Amino acid sequence: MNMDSRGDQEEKSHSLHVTFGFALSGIVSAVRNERNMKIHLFISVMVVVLGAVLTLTRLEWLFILLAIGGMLAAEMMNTAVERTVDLCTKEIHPLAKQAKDIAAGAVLIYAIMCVMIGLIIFIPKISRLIHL
Ligand SMILES: Nc1ncnc2c1ncn2[C@@H]1O[C@H](COP(=O)(O)OP(=O)(O)OP(=O)(O)O)[C@@H](O)[C@H]1O
Repeated sequence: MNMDSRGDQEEKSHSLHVTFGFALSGIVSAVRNERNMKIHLFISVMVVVLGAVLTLTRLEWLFILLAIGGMLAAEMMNTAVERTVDLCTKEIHPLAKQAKDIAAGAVLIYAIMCVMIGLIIFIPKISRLIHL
């Protein structure tokens, strides 16, 4: 590595709190610009409220938190793939389609798992409540 390229790297490395700021602005941008993120956030708040009302156990909360955090993160990675593909080409290209569809497929798989986790945790509690 020559001095110039090392210099470039040093210029590009930011302090921890600046990097954290970039990540935060990424979250804000995704929530502001992506309809799906707003939907996921709304559902997440509803699930947390329902969990509090039905007094979930510590283990159940762990699964719910993993589901919510994973879902939001997966949606944001999907958005990042979409943006990157759009930046690379404005043309119709089979690889661009594959990249976007695979990323969307990953979100769908995680969403299905989240629904299953939600059903496994909430259905017994709600049915117990109904049969009281
Ligand atoms: N450059 C491209 N070449 C080929 N197919 C593409 C290209 N861009 C998007 N597509 C395909 O068109 C469809 C719609 O893509 P689009 O980028 O509009 O995302 P979307 O699914 O509508 O998601 P969002 O609403 O979050 O933008 C998808 O099947 C995608 O793979």
